Amino acid sequence: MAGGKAKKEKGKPQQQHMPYQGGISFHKSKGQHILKNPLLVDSIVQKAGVKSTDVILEIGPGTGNLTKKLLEAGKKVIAVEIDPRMVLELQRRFQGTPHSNRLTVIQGDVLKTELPYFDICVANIPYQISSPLTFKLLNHQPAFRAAIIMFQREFAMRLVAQPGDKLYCRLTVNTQLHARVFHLLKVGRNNFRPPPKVDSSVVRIEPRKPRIEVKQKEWDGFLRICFNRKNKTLGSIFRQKSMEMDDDGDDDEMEVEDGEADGVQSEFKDKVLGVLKEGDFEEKRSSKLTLQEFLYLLSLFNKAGIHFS
Ligand SMILES: C[S@@+](CC[C@H](N)C(=O)[O-])C[C@H]1O[C@@H](n2cnc3c(N)ncnc32)[C@H](O)[C@@H]1O
Repeated sequence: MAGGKAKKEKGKPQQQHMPYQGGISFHKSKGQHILKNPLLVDSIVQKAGVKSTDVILEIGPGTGNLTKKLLEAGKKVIAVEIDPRMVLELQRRFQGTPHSNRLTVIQGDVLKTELPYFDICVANIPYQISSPLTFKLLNHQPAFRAAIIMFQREFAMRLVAQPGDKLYCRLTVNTQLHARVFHLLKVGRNNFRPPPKVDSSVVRIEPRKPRIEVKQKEWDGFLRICFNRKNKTLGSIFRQKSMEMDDDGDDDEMEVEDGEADGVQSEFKDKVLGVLKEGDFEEKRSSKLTLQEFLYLLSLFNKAGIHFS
């Protein structure tokens, strides 16, 4: 039975770092570190603020320790699990219980699965999919109320970082463009079986409503340049970028609008620096810029006919 104690298989030597639960060996390649502390599971569900009317999305339910509590708290759980052995274990665990008709298990890679409607997402995920999964959730429509997710501690701290923090980076700004993010809980590695090499944190991601609309490709190109050297001044970064354009006119990240070709390259640098001066950004550094400042600077560039792709 899933959720039971680890047991050795008779006659077979147990492989190192491969504990068993419900007869299942855990695969590190699939990020299989299951939650073994029931108090922690309770605390996550309680902090998630699940309502009895909620449709809950769980990613990577594993053997179902979190799933069980989510079924008790919400109306319905839709769980996406890549490992067919875990899917079977889940079905076995909940079959014949009062919860069974409120659980839907989708077998597959969550990154390749079209997500159904859900009110709230609660998950202890495999850390290797943290970044693509976060962006998949942030782009999901209609927007859900919140996602409460266990991440590797450092990744979590990047998500919640503020301007001036050491971990403030492109991921921070890209995430906070679409959501407000809060740190909920620090989780030590010994709460998992097998314990991962890193500590973890649970964060709460609340999509912004309404969304802040940007041209995504342009926004990405712009932030890439800004965070190229996040501790240098924007003046120095963009002076360098404009020089690259002067050199070969073939910069694929920063462009002037049509009608401004030959002979304009030399003016381009002045134009870029003019924008930085106008907004008082020349001496500022990306590591300390707020989301609103990034949005404002991009709007000034666009107004001056400068685009990023
Ligand atoms: C960290 S374990 C969490 C297990 C369980 N939720 C718990 O807390 O005890 C991650 C789970 O995600 C599953 N998984 C790994 N990659 C996945 C993917 N791309 N899509 C869906 N599930 C995945 C693993 O098989 C594993 O069951």
